[in-house]
Amino acid sequence: MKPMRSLLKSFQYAYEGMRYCLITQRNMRIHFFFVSLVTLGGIVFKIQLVEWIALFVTFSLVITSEMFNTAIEKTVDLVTEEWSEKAKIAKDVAAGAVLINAVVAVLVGFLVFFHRIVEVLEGWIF
Ligand SMILES: Nc1ncnc2c1ncn2[C@@H]1O[C@H](COP(=O)(O)OP(=O)(O)OP(=O)(O)O)[C@@H](O)[C@H]1O
Repeated sequence: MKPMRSLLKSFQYAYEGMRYCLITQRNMRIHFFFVSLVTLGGIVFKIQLVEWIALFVTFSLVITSEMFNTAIEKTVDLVTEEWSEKAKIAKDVAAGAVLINAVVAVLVGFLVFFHRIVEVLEGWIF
């Protein structure tokens, strides 16, 4: 295959992987909902460059860990669909990684937006 065509093919496979996760994984749709909401919040509150960077890094961590989680689930199911202690460990560890990133994302969102939301609320009340 020519290098350019092979590069385009690899983008197409990557797109198919992302599309698969978005269509089949409910958690991925929830992540994208919050990514959209937080992005809108960032625009409305005109957050600083460093805050955008923090948010984009956390978006990426949550979404990519969810994708790795899906890949691990599928790989485990390929090996066995029977109950197995090792299968359970592999899936639980992958799910744990997503949870850690999601909790950190909530903390980052809190640090970026909490004081701004409080300021708006104070403006309304007083
Ligand atoms: N073959 C197995 N052997 C033992 N436990 C398993 C097995 N498959 C799944 N489990 C257990 O069920 C949990 C959910 O696994 P499943 O493959 O159904 O993922 P899921 O419900 O699609 O998860 P997610 O919400 O992350 O997409 C795992 O974390 C694990 O504890």
